[in-house]
Amino acid sequence: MLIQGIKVKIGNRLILSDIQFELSRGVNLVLGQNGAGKTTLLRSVIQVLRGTRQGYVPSEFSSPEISVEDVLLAGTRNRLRNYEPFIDSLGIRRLLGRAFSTLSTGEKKLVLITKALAEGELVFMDEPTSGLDVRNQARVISVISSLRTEKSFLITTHDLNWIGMADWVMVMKGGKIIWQSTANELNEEVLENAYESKVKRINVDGKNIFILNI
Ligand SMILES: Nc1ncnc2c1ncn2[C@@H]1O[C@H](COP(=O)(O)OP(=O)(O)OP(=O)(O)O)[C@@H](O)[C@H]1O
Repeated sequence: MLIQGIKVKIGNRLILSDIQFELSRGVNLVLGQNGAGKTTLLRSVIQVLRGTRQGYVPSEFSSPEISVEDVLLAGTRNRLRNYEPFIDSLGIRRLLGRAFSTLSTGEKKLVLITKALAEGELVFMDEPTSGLDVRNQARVISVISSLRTEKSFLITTHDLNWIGMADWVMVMKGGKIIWQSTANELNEEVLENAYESKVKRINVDGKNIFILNI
């Protein structure tokens, strides 16, 4: 699906411009410095594509005084069984009866990820694994990977580990997409330009892994 023509201006400042990219099946990763425009892009695409079956995990969220089960069902006509496949794979069954506001930050995030995965054909996730422990990061990445032929994911992250499992990557800087292609084609130069930091690529089991070269 071609996304184009998005422009966001706040006051006199152009926050997003020259946006054109293909939102493909699988994992579409959005990388870039703090303030590059990733969240604004995600929110703009959600608006442009309203009317489609969407799931959204924001990077920051409020904590309503309702149960976890009610958070899952909020805004839908779903039954709990619609969420079942993800409740176990993300390990949140033990949380279902709890008040959402009493969960830890990581637990809240897992609940919102469960909701988005079950509800969306297009799934937008803003830094989905930030604040998650290693096992839960692996759980989230593994579930998303298993859904890559069924759904389209648009995911922002600062975690370079995601590159190894992404299908497509776009890199933002100063409100523009400065590079986009398959994850396999991403190289150190692109990331060093994006982050203005030294980055090293290593190959592990045929996958490109990028690490900070400090
Ligand atoms: N309501 C607003 N008023 C003024 N500036 C804004 C507003 N919302 C966003 N911006 C600016 O737009 C730019 C892009 O913000 P955005 O949140 O999209 O960045 P980001 O790439 O998601 O950053 P981060 O990695 O820190 O989450 C930033 O410079 C931010 O300060």
